[in-house]
Amino acid sequence: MAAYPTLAVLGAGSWGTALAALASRNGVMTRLWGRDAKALAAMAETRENQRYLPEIQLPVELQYQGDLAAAVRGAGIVLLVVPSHAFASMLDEIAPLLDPGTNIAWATKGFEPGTGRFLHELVAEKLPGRAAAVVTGPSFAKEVAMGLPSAVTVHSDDDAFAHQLALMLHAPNFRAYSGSDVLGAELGGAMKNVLAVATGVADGMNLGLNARAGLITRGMNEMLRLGVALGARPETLMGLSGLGDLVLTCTGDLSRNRRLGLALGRGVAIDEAVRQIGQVVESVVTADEVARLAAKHGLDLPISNGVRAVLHGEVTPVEGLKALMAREQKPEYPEGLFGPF
Ligand SMILES: NC(=O)C1=CN([C@@H]2O[C@H](COP(=O)(O)OP(=O)(O)OC[C@H]3O[C@@H](n4cnc5c(N)ncnc54)[C@H](OP(=O)(O)O)[C@@H]3O)[C@@H](O)[C@H]2O)C=CC1
Ligand SMILES: O=C(CO)COP(=O)(O)O
Repeated sequence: MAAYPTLAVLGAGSWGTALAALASRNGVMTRLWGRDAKALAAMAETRENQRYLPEIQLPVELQYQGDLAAAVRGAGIVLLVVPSHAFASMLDEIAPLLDPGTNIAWATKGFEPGTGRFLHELVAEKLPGRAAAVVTGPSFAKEVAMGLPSAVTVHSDDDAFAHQLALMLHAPNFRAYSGSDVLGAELGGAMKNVLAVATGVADGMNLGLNARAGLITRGMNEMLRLGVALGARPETLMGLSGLGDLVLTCTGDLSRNRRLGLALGRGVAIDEAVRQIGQVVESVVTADEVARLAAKHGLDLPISNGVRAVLHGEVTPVEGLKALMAREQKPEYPEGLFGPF
């Protein structure tokens, strides 16, 4: 078996735990760090993450480390899987603790709240000179942890690093592809969370399957338009990290973002809906950042903006739908499929 570098996974929620278990089962020496020492101790004892991945048996080889410095010390790769709102501060915390040769990866989906900066921009600013990769694609943590077949993609400017990390995750029931379009891969993973709220709202209002398909397709159009304006490659957006994750999250009830939309569509207040979900719902912050990026590039993204307005309580789901349906008739692709938009 190839000798893999030690992997430190930071973030012991559902996705961090599932990825750490996957790598560990693959023979990668893996440490899982979380900020809740008690929860980590319970995981070590029961080999189960009772809060975030109940009833999944974690591999015996997986190590749990509550001390951040010890978790990253000697690790060849640090994989961040904390929510996007904690991403920048996590980078600041690990910066003085890392060995010189440690490379950085992340499976977080979103932007820096308040600035719309991409996570790879934060990594380049705060941890310069290190190979960096994003792990993304259609992958519900629970299904991956159960060993159900899944496919993701790992993008990096450093081909060798993307390939190495993909190999460390690749498993009989887990296909990890690789690529070099970090921005495109990040954009798809972030934007699909906002669009999942839109289809959730429509389904919560019982608008039917036509509405759902229309929203997914026109949502894909918004992803392509913003992505191409930002320099993403269209094929990345049409791949696992874009279309793949969009379809999953817009149709699968395991999605927290879709479930937020379902609740809003049924008339539940946003705070109550988020409370009931009890886990990270990235769209709540990402919707603002998508709107910020769209405005910066002079783009009108009606579905994404409608979601943002509903999340802020500026319009009700009914008013949001009315506004979408009242838009003027126009060609489906006035500028061709891949722009210029
Ligand atoms: N779940 C999934 O299927 C997938 C999730 N992702 C992405 O992974 C990221 C993490 O999501 P996920 O694991 O699902 O989230 P969960 O809600 O399952 O868990 C969140 C985890 O983050 C921890 N956390 C919260 N704030 C901080 C902080 N400031 N510093 C350190 N840790 C913190 C929580 O700790 P505590 O319990 O102490 O609050 C908890 O362990 C998100 O960006 C999500 O979009 C991507 C693909 C699949
Ligand atoms: O990103 C995910 C699947 O790929 C998880 O989606 P949610 O965050 O909506 O649950």
